[in-house]
Amino acid sequence: MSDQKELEKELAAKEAVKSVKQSQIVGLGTGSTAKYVIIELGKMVKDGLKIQCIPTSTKTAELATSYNIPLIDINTVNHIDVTIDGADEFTKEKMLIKGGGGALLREKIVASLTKEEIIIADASKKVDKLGKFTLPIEVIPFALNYVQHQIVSLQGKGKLRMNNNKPFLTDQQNYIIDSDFGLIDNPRVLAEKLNQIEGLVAHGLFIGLAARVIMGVGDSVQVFN
Ligand SMILES: O=C(CO)[C@H](O)[C@H](O)COP(=O)(O)O
Repeated sequence: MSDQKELEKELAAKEAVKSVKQSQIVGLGTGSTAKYVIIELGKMVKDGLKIQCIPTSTKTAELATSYNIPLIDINTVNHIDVTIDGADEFTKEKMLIKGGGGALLREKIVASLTKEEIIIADASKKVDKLGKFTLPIEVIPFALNYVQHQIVSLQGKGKLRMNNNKPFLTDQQNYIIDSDFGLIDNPRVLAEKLNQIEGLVAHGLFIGLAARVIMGVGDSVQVFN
């Protein structure tokens, strides 16, 4: 990973944490960009910020705990004030592909409960059309073959994500099918079609969920509202 990309991620994270206020419930994203948010919030908590956080993965929970960031159970809240998460691709309309790190299901649930979902990214994540990054689709193992056929019937090519010669398992013990639909002309329509498939528990198209995208670019940030 280039130093420039890391700097852009860090700048975006530093800008995003300015939205976190005293006593808020905060969703914590997953991935190498969201990591910078955890580092910043760790410093802010040390300096007296009182927040309660909801992690989107076990990995994020572990990282947050290592920075003494207080965590709470998502089932104890009815809303989340602000969530800061990364993305694999985004457009200027704030449509996203997420799930490269395999946390898409929890990330989508957290985003759905969130009043202000802030996405942070380095400049390489901005695209005119989604779909160069293969779309992660989380599926219950029982439905793997069925969902793979449904992806083909939608003109996609799905590949089961592997880890050490075994299927990659999500935090929910599901599989991921990384799916190539080419450049996606209408993400909303594809999302609706995928939502109809039984056994498919989440796909990485996040549409209408992000309130803002903060992109690090060079030594500054650009915000998409
Ligand atoms: O959706 C995600 C994890 O499920 C991540 O936000 C996405 O993969 C971006 O990760 P990174 O910041 O490491 O590039």
